[in-house]
Amino acid sequence: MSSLFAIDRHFRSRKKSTTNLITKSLSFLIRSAKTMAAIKTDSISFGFQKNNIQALNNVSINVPNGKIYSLLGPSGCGKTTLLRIIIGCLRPNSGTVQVLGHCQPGSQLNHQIGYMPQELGLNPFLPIRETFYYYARVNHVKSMEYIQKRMENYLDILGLKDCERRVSQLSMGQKRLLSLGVSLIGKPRLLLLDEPTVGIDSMIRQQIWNHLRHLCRTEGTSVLITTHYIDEAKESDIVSFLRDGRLLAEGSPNSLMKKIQCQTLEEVFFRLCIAETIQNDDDDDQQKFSENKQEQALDKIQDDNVDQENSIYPCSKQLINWDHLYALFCRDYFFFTHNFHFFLFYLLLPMASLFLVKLLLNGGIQSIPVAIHNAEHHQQQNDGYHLSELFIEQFNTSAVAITIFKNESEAENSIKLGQNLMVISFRVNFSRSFVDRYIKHNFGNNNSRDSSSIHLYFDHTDIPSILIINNHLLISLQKTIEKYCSIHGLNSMLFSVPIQEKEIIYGSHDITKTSSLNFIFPSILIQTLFMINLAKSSFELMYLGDYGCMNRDLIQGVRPFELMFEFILASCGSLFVQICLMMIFIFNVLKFPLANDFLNPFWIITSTSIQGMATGILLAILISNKVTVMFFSCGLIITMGFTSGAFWPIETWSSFWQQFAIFHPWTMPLKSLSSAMFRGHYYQNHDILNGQLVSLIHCLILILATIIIFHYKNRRFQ
Ligand SMILES: Nc1ncnc2c1ncn2[C@@H]1O[C@H](COP(=O)(O)OP(=O)(O)OP(=O)(O)O)[C@@H](O)[C@H]1O
Repeated sequence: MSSLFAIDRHFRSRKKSTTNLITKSLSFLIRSAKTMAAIKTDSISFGFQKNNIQALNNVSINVPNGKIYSLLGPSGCGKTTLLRIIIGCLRPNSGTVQVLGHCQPGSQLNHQIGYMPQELGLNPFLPIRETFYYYARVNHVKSMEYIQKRMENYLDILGLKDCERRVSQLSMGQKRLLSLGVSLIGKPRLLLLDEPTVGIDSMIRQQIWNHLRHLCRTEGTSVLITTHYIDEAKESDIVSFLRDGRLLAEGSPNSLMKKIQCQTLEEVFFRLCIAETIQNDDDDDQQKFSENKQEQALDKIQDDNVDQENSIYPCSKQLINWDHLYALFCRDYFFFTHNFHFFLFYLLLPMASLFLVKLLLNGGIQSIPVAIHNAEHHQQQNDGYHLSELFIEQFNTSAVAITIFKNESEAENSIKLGQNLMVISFRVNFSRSFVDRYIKHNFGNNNSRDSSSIHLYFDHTDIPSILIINNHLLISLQKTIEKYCSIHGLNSMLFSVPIQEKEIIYGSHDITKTSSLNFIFPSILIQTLFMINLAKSSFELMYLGDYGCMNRDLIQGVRPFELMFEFILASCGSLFVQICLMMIFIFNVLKFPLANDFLNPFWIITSTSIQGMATGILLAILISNKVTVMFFSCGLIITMGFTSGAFWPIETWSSFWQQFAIFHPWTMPLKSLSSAMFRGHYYQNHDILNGQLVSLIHCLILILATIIIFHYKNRRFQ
């Protein structure tokens, strides 16, 4: 097959040779068809600002109704750019476009257009059948019978046999065929096909052309095809040649060959390239375009009548089109039913992480490493009881892992080696000195004061563990003295500290028990769900964007608002199922503490999960690079965790920073959730109410921001 790219390259390697005949004939060639125009562009210019490339330069084409129009040109000449302008994805810098009689291409019109983009734009996880159903519905085709018949017809023509196969399991050529098939399913008035036949074998290619001709004849469909293969363009009614963003010629294949006096279209293009170079060199373009302008002015008179006629096609103005919404929901449903394992993973992930947390924390605080040196261990004691041993007996619970050292300096060294967090040391004669000092009130000298005390060495770098051991140490000491008093018939009140623990209003008495770790459950719950929903929504949106599905939806007439509205609703649906299952699992199976009903925790968990979902959407909309989104999400979640009081209670912060905590999306909800779980508070308690309000406000702000930003970024599709 001849390639224009090859001709163009070949030509560029040659120097110009003057041919006046060709230069003159150009003026004849650029003319519009004298029939109704399906597409009419007038002197369109477009440049990409990013790389300063002028993709199109004064391009005027005229695609008549019910005809096949081939736009030919080598790679990078601007074919796709022109198509994207026609479909409304790009706005030209200058010039005008009329599509089916409308001056502004966009979603109000695009359901009458079948568009096959170069990058396919198909959801790889959907099977062939569901892909057809989805695009039929987007194009307002509702009759299942019709869809089924048309789909079978196309599958036949396109040679796609098994319609249960997923898009991702098709070869590149088959994917292109499917993409072509779905662009035809909605019975479009206008077909825009961007290189539909690349990678497709010649027999099927011929069938495709036959079918396109059949559509033009029987349904009056207008077709605009871009290609760089010349031989297939002979089958079209009109061809035009584009080179470096300039239109070289436009006309029927035969008329072009006749005018340029060539046998083939390849030769026409070759000669046109030569002529264009000469024109450029002679700075003669002005004349060519002025001749064009005269012809276009003539066409304009005819097309003004066409505009009126075509404007009878209604433009849906309602905010939400139910067909689109239904199609989008169906697509999500198809995706869900065919990829249930993804959904299962999403449902089970928070349960699995919370199960792991429960497993790790189940026994409460355990095995904090403590060194003990007891110098009176081998000493003879008159009454047989060493106070130090009584203490060790009380102190030795599962909360600590005790190592006995014979030497105090060795025990101290074990802290420096990172083996222990605390050393408890008893000197020789500890029990005797203690009794002398506290029972006989014989205060003695410095030595006896030293030996009657318990000596402690600390590693204060692990504050939570040290606080727990300290507390445990005091309680054990109290118990030791009580035991000693009961053995010796003494009144234990003699030694008690004048502090009375009246009542533990919330929580448990012993802070080494399981319940003491419950305070971290709310933060783990909120962080896990926020993170999972952020990841799900951002990756879902990014993959839709990556495969071009979102662009194709928008081009096909789905409005940005509809797309985002459905996405948020569908995500909320799956989030709701996830939270319900998770709550049943953690409160009924894992027995997480819950002081009253499900409702309060449910609202707080749901609103923070929605925050995660909306944040994910925002990141995916604002940042185009997947890796950047991933890094940004990780950074955001970690920073939010640090600054929310999830790791360390905000009561320990300076009062200056505490003032800002109210604005943090997690801080108040965290307090609210722990109040609901551990204190059994209801809405009348201000901590619950504040948390709910803060969370709700953040949710609303984020959702509104996602809808507005997405709408703004895609406003060209309105
Ligand atoms: N998003 C973009 N940003 C910057 N430049 C672009 C962009 N898209 C296309 N271009 C440039 O605009 C010019 C025209 O590109 P276009 O995709 O329209 O060519 P094409 O004729 O469709 O090529 P092909 O046949 O290979 O698809 C090229 O030089 C291309 O590099």
